Amino acid sequence: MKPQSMKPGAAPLCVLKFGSSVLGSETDYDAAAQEVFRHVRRGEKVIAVVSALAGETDALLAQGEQVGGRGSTPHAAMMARLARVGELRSAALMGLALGRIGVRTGVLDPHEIGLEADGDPMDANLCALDRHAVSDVLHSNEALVVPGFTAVHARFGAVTLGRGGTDLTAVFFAAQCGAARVRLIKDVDGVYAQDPVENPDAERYAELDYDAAARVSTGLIQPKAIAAAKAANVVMEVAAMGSGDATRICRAPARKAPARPVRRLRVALLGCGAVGAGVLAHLCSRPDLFDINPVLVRNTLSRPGGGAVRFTNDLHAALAGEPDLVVELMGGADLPADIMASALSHGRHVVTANKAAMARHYDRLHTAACDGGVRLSFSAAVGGGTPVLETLERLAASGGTVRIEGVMNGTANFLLDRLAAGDPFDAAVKEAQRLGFAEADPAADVDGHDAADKLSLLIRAAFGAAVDPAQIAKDSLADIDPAAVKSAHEEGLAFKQIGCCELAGDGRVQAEVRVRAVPAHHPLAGARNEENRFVLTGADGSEHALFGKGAGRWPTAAAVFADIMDIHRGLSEPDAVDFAASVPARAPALLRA
Ligand SMILES: NC(=O)c1ccc[n+]([C@@H]2O[C@H](COP(=O)([O-])OP(=O)(O)OC[C@H]3O[C@@H](n4cnc5c(N)ncnc54)[C@H](O)[C@@H]3O)[C@@H](O)[C@H]2O)c1
Ligand SMILES: N[C@@H](CCO)C(=O)O
Repeated sequence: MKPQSMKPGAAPLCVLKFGSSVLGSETDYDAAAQEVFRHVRRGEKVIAVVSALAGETDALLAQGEQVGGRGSTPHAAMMARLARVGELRSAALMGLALGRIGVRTGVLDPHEIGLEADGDPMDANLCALDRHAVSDVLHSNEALVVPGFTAVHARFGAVTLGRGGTDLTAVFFAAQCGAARVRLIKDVDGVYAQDPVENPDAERYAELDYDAAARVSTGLIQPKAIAAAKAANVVMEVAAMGSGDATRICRAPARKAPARPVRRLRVALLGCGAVGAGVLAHLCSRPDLFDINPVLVRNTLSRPGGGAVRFTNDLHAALAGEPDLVVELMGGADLPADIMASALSHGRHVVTANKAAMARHYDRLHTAACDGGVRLSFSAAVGGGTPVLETLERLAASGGTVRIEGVMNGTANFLLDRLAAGDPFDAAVKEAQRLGFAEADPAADVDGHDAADKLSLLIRAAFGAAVDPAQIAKDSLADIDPAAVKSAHEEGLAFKQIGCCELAGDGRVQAEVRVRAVPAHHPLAGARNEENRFVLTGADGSEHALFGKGAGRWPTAAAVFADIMDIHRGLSEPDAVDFAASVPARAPALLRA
């Protein structure tokens, strides 16, 4: 394989491989999607290469032998067709999981990207890839999902790459597409001198060279994949899901990693509604990392008892036991701000999705975070699952941003879409509430207050300026004639609630939230339902478009949980060798100077 460079836009490319050891059942695609999202919000494009669900390939092979017995080449070619089915299915499931959290994703089978192999149909070797097809998909998506282990073959049609062949697929894509990294996500946090299941005291490697890796990683990494990585000089990382650390396999002498006890964080979760329930599900999926305090709800009677999670309507009980981290998802402005300020000043890290509290109490919360020496993260407060604050932070390191325009309220966009389809306004509002998009008082969405809060936070992030959201001019959807929205749609126009802010030459900031009709070719016109879109203009005139789901349980919970995991990694793996240095490693956060 000859390494070649392919740049899908300016974004660094990362190849992640999800093996059967981390895809035990359908529920594991959530965590895998979360792992992809973690890289996407760092501004990376991701190629996710997936194995079949655990046990599926064995079941398929057993099924094949039951029907066809054992045989030689024609039989092997038929068995290869059967064996790859698990990976094809897995790729589609991964695409669905990413779609649920709003990561724009293409899923392609080998014949759609010219992924070719030669040799034995059950143990073939990869030889070609249509890099332009890959590049096209990554141009209009954040992620591409491909099935590992299988490829097309000039003679046999479809073949497989031998056991563990998904590792080979991942290395091949990294080599062919010039990826910055290929990360094999396993059920262990790296390569150990011995299988840690057999020897719990075995030492983990921080780095080791390809030949040593081939010797010690039998059963963990496909030997053909290590050989291919060595030939193409691709650095492989072997890591656990959610971990920052990894064993790096490269041209370096073997080096052992220091022992790292797993750090468990005590989490206080305040609010368990549309977003909180999603975050709680994520927290419960990692009992190895989190202890959860009784969760604050208004009404404990409506909560099921007897499970591992306890609920309380007493704030003191929810905050008891000196939690490391407070996750505020109650909504409102002043009360949550008071709670967060107190938690921060007492040294508790805080994660919130609350733009109303953040926009109105930004300086107080910032000061409290500095006083407490802790982190305040609020990625989900703007854009839901769209990593717009992270992108602004990255752009700040390369000249900054001078203008932001966006559809930044999912409910308003959903309502305008429904009006365009001829639905009555009140019914559309009820539907947005049912879907978990709307604020507790949907007037915040309808009248532009929520978008103004978000603009205020964007202005802080982009221009470092304080603008009171109350001072931002806003149009209300309630003043728009529904018939005008429908007839505009019939004429090819789209009504949008658009938030815009701009840094003028004299340093003044202009900001407004307007509802207006835009032509179909306008970059924001295509936002559908609860989608958010942003166009960021850099100081050098460059434009950066961002897309994502701006509201709803799973996209928002993904952003909140990503902030939580960043804090966990920061505390438990402060010295981890994590990611390319060029990619900022933290979510928008206020840190002690
Ligand atoms: N829903 C979304 O799509 C979305 C997206 C981004 C950000 N947000 C923000 O996330 C936060 C939560 O939103 P949500 O949609 O989950 O709201 P929600 O109304 O569905 O959930 C809030 C929960 O907190 C509880 N709660 C509120 N005050 C409480 C109190 N004093 N004591 C006990 N429980 C209390 C409520 O009963 C409710 O169950 C809000 O700040 C919202 O603006 C929501
Ligand atoms: N109500 C908000 C939630 C996401 O911030 C919206 O619809 O955009």
